Amino acid sequence: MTTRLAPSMLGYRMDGPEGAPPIVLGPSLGTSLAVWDPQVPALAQRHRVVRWDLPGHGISPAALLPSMAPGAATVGDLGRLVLGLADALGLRRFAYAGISLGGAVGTWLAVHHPERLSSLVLVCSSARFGTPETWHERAALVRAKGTGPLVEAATARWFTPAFVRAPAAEALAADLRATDPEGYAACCDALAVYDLRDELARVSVPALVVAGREDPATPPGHARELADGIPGASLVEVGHAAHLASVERPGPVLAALLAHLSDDAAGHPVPAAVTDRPRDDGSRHAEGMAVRRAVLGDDYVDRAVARTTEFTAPFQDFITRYAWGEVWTRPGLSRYTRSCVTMTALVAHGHLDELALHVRAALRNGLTPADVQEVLLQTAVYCGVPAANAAFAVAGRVLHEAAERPDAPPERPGPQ
Ligand SMILES: O=C(O)CC1=CCC(=O)O1
Repeated sequence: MTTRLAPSMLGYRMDGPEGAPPIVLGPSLGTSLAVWDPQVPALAQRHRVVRWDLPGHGISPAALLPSMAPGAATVGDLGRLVLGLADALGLRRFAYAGISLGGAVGTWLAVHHPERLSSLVLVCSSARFGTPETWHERAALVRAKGTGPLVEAATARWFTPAFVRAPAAEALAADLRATDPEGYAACCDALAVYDLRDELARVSVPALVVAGREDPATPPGHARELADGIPGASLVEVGHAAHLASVERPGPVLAALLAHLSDDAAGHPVPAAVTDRPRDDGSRHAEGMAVRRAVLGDDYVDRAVARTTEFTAPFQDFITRYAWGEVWTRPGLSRYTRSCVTMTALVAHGHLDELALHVRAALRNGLTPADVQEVLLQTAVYCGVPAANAAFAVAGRVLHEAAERPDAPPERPGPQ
């Protein structure tokens, strides 16, 4: 649930098991914490995930900043709001990942409060975003006319032309339209005076920098400047992606993020609370059902449950408790990776109905159609060309349907 702890605090949402290592996720200008939706299901398997909304964005009111006067806000103000939220949630030290302005907040935290961060991920961010004049002009425009006039140009910076009309892109455009102009303008003011280029060497936590290769707002050169300036930082460039690379290409960004977090966690074992919880059949079934719903969708699971007969009930219980409650819930692999493995196994055994179901599930788990294509190409090598040929036909149909009707349930409920 998205909520606020007090009138003076940022809106936030928390997912994942209590006691798991915390990660705080920061959004970009003009978006809400929903910008992280594609990555959260996988991250929340082994992290306590806290996402926050910028002032005036999502559910955070604009007036959280110390001053709303034009030109007054700074990225430091935003960083202090994040620390206030972390304190209130009892997070003393946390991993931090931020997109664009959210990344600038992370860089500021790493420079000024290194004791609070365990690692840092900067997605399509920069040590300095353009010139102060352009931000002051944008702030003045928004204060005068609201965010409506920005939407077309913003979405053209956020997404490549191939993605700009996708449902996820339209949803973020709606978030921008709904953003409070005063909050948006204050964030522009903060960006105008933000410049940490000379401070990057002070970042001491393990850092990963991710760039969208076609990002016109913070082109890959900005990412290289961050990665060159931060000692030991890694750099990942994602193709076919603009400024919101984590939305357009959720899979590669998630994979880079998980690899960085697991490197960081080496030597910091996941608490027993997350891996080896003693559980009875009832809690396995309940947790399994929650994951089954998240992966296969409520509509599909509702229909499967409604079709259960006395004859099929023991099998339904078995798969919910065992396949979903025992295995899909394990933190050792992300749901993204589990989807790759599952589709491969289904192709190998020619289970094409189940494959259709799991292609749609794969989209929910953060794979893009391009990722599904790669998995099926790989199966052509290891499962055989005829098996992959049949799989391409099924997956092509499902991906076409998903593009036309993103919320439609899979056609044919099978046993899962
Ligand atoms: O709106 C833009 O131009 C892109 C951007 C800069 C900072 C941010 O968060 O988004």
